[in-house]
Amino acid sequence: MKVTVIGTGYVGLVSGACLADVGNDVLCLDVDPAKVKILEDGGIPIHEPGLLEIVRRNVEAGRLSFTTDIDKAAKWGVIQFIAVGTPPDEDGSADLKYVLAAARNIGKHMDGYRVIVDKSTVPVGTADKVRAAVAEELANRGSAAIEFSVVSNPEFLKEGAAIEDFMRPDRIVVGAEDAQAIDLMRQLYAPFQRNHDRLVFMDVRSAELTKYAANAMLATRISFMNELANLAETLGADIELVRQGIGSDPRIGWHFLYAGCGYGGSCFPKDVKALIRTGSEHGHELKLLGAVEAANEVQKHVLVDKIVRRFGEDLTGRHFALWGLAFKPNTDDMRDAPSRVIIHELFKRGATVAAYDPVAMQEAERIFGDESRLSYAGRPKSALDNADALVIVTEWKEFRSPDFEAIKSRLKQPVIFDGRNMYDPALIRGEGIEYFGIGRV
Ligand SMILES: NC(=O)c1ccc[n+]([C@@H]2O[C@H](COP(=O)([O-])OP(=O)(O)OC[C@H]3O[C@@H](n4cnc5c(N)ncnc54)[C@H](O)[C@@H]3O)[C@@H](O)[C@H]2O)c1
Ligand SMILES: O=c1ccn([C@@H]2O[C@H](COP(=O)(O)OP(=O)(O)O[C@H]3O[C@H](CO)[C@@H](O)[C@H](O)[C@H]3O)[C@@H](O)[C@H]2O)c(=O)[nH]1
Repeated sequence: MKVTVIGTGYVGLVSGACLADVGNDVLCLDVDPAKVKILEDGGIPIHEPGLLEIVRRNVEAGRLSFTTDIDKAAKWGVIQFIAVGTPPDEDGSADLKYVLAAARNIGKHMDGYRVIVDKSTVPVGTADKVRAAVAEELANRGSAAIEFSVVSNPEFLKEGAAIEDFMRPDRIVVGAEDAQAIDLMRQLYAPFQRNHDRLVFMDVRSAELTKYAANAMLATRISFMNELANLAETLGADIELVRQGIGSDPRIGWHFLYAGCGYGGSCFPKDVKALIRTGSEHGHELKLLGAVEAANEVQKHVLVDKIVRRFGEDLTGRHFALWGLAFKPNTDDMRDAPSRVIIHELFKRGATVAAYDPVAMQEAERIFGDESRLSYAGRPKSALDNADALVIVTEWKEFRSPDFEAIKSRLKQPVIFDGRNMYDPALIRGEGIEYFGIGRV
């Protein structure tokens, strides 16, 4: 099948590459010529494990190509995926300007029947807006007779595991209301469900809401565990043991129960906000989600609160080693990353920071510019030199079993603030290191 994917970010590029990998002819469009240049030159503009190999393989096979040519893209695929960003607007709602611009471009240039698929995370009612925008563009050029369908197909992939998630999805949600679109979507996704049917068809509005429901539920679990962790600490209990004690109940399950220094990324924070906003626009105050968001704001400050309790409010002249800048392991993405809040809070109190991250340091340089209070270390160990303490923000695998001798000898005094509960407190204290985790005594 010929497929166009609009937007070559985390979702668009992964979707385009995986759809090409199962035999489709995919053209990816982006408005950012720099991104398209990187892709045309054989690279990828993001860090996502396994993606480069799939992109290269499919470019070589002639099934995947990239363009900035809107006309070519609209004329290419019978299926047109919209996978552009939907960042939060000032009031917390999802900003639809990129989605609607992409829709209008399709309407301006399409030359036959198209299934226009909203893959971006968009509020309920967006498909209607996309439909209206395309219809208006077609009418403007006297082509109102050209038919099209609008489908909602939200994406559930996680950064860092995006290829696995796309290739072996738990479910593929499709909101579609006409037979032709349903048939094409079923054909497109057939290669991804050879084991069993993973397609869940529903009406468009339910599909749009399903995406927000999933992210809001997962964010709720995390905030619940974070609040409980803070209580456990006061009570002298250990949240890690509590997690093990509840996760074995199949009604609760093991996933997304890790307490830490707050959830970040380009999805949970913005999607929780957007759902709250949708609720209030329709007269429904989503009280629970308001609390989820508030708890997360508190949690992003928990590590600095611990640092202040240990070293005092004035951190002038203090220097901290920080391991992990990305919002989670296996990505270079720092959108809404807890590390950004922590670094700013340390700066505010007069401290300096030496950071290490396996892949996100370039992104940090882009964000923090020539900030002199932030330096970067080539290795985890070299970040430690002359630091008052080590602060761990992202649970990269390479931090799991560190050289405790080096930590003791390179830090001014052996203190670790661990925002991801990576170590056994008893073991690490046995090494003679002062240790502060989340929700543990
Ligand atoms: N990142 C994730 O893990 C993830 C997972 C599921 C869903 N989502 C949702 O998917 C959407 C995309 O997220 P992302 O992280 O891939 O975003 P991103 O910012 O990485 O990529 C978006 C891309 O779209 C391009 N773009 C913007 N307007 C365009 C236009 N009119 N035509 C062509 N290209 C255009 C941008 O240049 C950019 O390259 C969002 O709605 C997000 O909430 C993201
Ligand atoms: O037990 C946990 C699990 C996660 N996190 C944090 O939660 C955030 C989000 O993590 P994760 O969900 O793994 O990453 P994303 O790539 O943001 O993926 C989420 O957001 C995507 C975009 O909507 C969805 O497609 C995915 O299904 C959904 O998991 C990160 O800061 C994690 O550190 C915790 O604090 N504790």
